[in-house]
Amino acid sequence: MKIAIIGAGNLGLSIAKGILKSNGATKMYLTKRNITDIEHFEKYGNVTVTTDNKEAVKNSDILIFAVQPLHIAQLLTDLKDLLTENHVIISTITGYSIEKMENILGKDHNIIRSMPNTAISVGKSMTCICANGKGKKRIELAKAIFNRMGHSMEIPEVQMQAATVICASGIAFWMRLIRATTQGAIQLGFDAKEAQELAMHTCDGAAGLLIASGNHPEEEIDKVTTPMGCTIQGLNEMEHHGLSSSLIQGIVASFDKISEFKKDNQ
Ligand SMILES: NC(=O)C1=CN([C@@H]2O[C@H](COP(=O)(O)OP(=O)(O)OC[C@H]3O[C@@H](n4cnc5c(N)ncnc54)[C@H](O)[C@@H]3O)[C@@H](O)[C@H]2O)C=CC1
Ligand SMILES: O=C(O)[C@@H]1CCC=N1
Repeated sequence: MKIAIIGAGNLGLSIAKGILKSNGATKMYLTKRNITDIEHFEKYGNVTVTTDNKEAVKNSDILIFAVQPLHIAQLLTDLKDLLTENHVIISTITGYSIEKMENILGKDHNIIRSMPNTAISVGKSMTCICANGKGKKRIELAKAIFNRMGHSMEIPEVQMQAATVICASGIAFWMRLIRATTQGAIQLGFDAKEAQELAMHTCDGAAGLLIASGNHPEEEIDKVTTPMGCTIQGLNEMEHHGLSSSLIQGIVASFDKISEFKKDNQ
């Protein structure tokens, strides 16, 4: 499998690391406007780093676009003549619809929208995907690519904006919760390194419990909250200060922000 990542920035490089870790490509191109800080990726024999998007497109079967939303229209216009019906075109661009891509490229291309997150670099991404009419035949291939680097779910395109908030921005939301827990642990006497270790492995354990059991979080909470105990005391105090409510409001604010820049980009 020959994969090009067009726009090897924060997400693009995370995908590149995930692909390398999972031996997911026989050949990989990484492109960026200024490549000085990613040239070291060429130490992996099968990676070519270049500023030349056209070279990358010509030599690859799977094209993963990971530029910022403002740059995608021009980029697709520039590459249009090189894109064939055999390419699998995977976009990670927030708020950029399949319809917009088809308006530039036409309907005869395999177009897949994906929403991975930066945990793809360690093989732990939750990735949502959907496809245009032609791309539906390639969606299993796309799923296979992303399943090597975590977990994927096919969703209707209309849910892509919500998936962006929950799964992609979600990494930042969970990081902040882990950091806050770490700060609490330091206040209770652990040094910073130990505090983070306790917070992240407890977080990993909580997610692992739900993934393995399929249980609802409250079922697991009930097993922890001893009557009149310290857990329910802490949880209720957090809720008095709006823990769930502030998370939900933040999620909705993030969703609304995408709607705003979709309008600006029309
Ligand atoms: N950062 C994240 O966690 C996630 C980002 N996304 C989406 O992925 C896209 C990329 O986001 P980031 O990686 O955060 O942005 P970024 O700014 O870190 O990376 C974009 C890269 O594209 C390069 N670029 C710009 N124009 C180019 C061109 N014509 N040819 C080749 N490279 C070009 C830039 O030099 C930059 O390195 C965005 O559309 C974003 O909405 C989606 C999910 C998660
Ligand atoms: O913050 C952003 O706009 C991008 C999309 C999701 C994660 N990063």
